[in-house]
Amino acid sequence: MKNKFIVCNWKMNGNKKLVTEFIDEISESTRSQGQGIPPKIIACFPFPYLPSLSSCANSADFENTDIISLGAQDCSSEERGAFTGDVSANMLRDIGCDYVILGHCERRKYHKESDSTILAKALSAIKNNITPIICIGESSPCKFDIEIQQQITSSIPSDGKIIIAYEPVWAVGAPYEAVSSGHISRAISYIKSCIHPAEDRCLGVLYGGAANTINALQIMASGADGLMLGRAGMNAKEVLDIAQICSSNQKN
Ligand SMILES: O=C(CO)COP(=O)(O)O
Repeated sequence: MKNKFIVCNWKMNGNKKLVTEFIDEISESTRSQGQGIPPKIIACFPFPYLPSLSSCANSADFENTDIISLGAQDCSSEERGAFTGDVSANMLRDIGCDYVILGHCERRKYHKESDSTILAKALSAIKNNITPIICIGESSPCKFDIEIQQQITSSIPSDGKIIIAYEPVWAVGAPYEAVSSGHISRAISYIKSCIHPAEDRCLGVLYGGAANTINALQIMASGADGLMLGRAGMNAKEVLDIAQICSSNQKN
């Protein structure tokens, strides 16, 4: 059975205190948890706070590195050099990052990232042994057929381990009622049929966009292999509740 994932995308939010409290609360609770198949929680803090988790993960009192992993929110496609402000995948690997979110709709919008840029970044991540979490999603529900196919063809590498996050642009930041399980279920099964789910290299197709404790069970029942959380992902209690929902879904 495949691992389920909960990706906490903090975007450009938080501070040192909130990051430390989040890590403490998650590690404390997962340490005292009993049996079950807990999903992997991937904490994607802003760049300056990534070392907080890597230093905890290296310390003796942080025993659950299998449960919580470190992810970044972007990386460069370049290895090194005169690229002011950029961070390379090999730097992320150096501080213990195992995952990187690529092609989030906010990067596509505000940084004008194209599918080919995202593909180049994904190849660099894979080369540096970091699993890219590649975001795809249509700009409006009626554009699914045209835009998703194009994004799959042009931004997803044909080799190497990947996670895909289906994040319809219209659902990101929306009220949770915006999400229809029928739409998610059709989208996830279409994406899985394009990616050849039998291939072990695709670790999962996640869903992101207004997911929270209220709709998590319904979304997981729509065939998602996990959730990518924005607002809900900054609240440790909510993340733990959603983790519980994912593991109960996994048992069924
Ligand atoms: O962008 C998202 C996760 O990457 C989703 O954000 P919200 O969960 O806040 O809608």
